[in-house]
Amino acid sequence: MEESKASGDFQYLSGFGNHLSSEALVGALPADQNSPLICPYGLYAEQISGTSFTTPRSHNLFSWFYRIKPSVTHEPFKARVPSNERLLSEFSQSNSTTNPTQLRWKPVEIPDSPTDFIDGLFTVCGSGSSFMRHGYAIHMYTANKSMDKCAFCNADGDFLIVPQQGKGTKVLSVTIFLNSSISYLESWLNNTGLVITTECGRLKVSPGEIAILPQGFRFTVNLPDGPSRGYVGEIFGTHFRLPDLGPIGANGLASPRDFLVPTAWYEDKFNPGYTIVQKFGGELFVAVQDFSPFNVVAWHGNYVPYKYDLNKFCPYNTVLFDHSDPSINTVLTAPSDKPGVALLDFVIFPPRWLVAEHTFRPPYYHRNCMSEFMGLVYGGYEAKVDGFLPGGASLHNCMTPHGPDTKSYEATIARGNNVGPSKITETMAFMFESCLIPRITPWALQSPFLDHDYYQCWIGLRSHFNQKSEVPNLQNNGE
Ligand SMILES: O=C(O)Cc1cc(O)ccc1O
Ligand SMILES: [Fe+2]
Repeated sequence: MEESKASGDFQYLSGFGNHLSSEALVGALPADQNSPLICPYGLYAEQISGTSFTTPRSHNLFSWFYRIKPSVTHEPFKARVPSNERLLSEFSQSNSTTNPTQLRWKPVEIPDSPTDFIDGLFTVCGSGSSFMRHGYAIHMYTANKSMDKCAFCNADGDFLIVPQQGKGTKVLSVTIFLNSSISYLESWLNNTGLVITTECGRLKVSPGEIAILPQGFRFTVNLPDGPSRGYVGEIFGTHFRLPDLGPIGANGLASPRDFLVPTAWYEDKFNPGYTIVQKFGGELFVAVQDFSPFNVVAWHGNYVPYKYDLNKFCPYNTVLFDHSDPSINTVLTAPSDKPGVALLDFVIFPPRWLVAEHTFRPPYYHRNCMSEFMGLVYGGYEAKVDGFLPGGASLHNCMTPHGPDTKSYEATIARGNNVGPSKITETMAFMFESCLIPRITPWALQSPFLDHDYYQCWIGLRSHFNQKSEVPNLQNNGE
């Protein structure tokens, strides 16, 4: 048997939450029903449910696969040896610690020893439980090798992957068909992104883009252009949505049409010894089968992997004075049961104009009942002159004070009031923000990349209080 369809290019369907269909062979999708007695081309029909069968229609997620052999055709699951001891999906006193201190990590170095996405993944912090279907985990990964003869399947939750290292060049051609559907054809030059093969097809994901791999999808991560590092937000028991826009109106922030879903792609490969690596309760299990799981010739549904280019984001902000709360730049949100309270928001700080008058423009000093994990894909971050590096991370836990470092504060005050519009360019920072308080893993706290001097960046903030003058002269510190 041989590969029936292989292509260097990546073709996508577009639209967040759409019910989509795709076939790699014409006529492979049954026309009038989901479960015909005999499917076209002799394929097996298989459903994947991302929500309970009875979830209200507005949030019900499911897809139908038409595949060469069904997923069930494998030997029993066994514990994987070696396991990955640095993964958690349930956080308790026995496996992680609580810590209100401001934490910051330098970029983790990519190891020399061969490490694929599964072995290079490690949990930094999280809260709740995949078993109880409520909670989240923040992981990071470093990898220097493609996954080989194995596919990953996360039974615990959805992954939002933020690749960080390297930056590619994209050539995009868009075809608009007469029926007004749109096809995107992407080619890539010199980039160091990920190629993620999923049961729905293949995604090319470069730094500056994100990919969402919903719970239960089988996928491989390949590194065609070299080592990779990145961040992963994982949510248990719910799925990401676009945020409501409230008074902003119908448009703005992430546009639904910019979310790209792969098109059907399959390989008909006899592949003895192929393993499915299943993350289940934070532990890894393997099941052996003799074929590639990427054998879906056609599919339809709204439970799909997708990607999004963060540079397509249309940021909103103040146009006169004061600093908006970061929720204004929410790309995706995973809801909790309380309206307006996120289990996990994914927020970005993209390039944008700053125009506010008589305003301290960087983020304000604050304490938040929500917890904030931040990462930096490239460039610098407006609240930290140094120390917060691309590939690094920070955690400001529930009610832990934080804000601009001394150098950012003093530089902002020194610039004074006559700054005019200024543009923040060439940067992409992000935040995972949660209502649940994260516990931190021992390996993240004992990491050689933990910045023990982080607190020093605020220690130099001086008092400018001058009770004799309403408007102190900050340059002279009133002393
Ligand atoms: O802490 C941070 O840097 C993130 C953040 C940014 C901002 O502009 C306002 C509030 C906030 O928590
Ligand atoms: Fe903050």
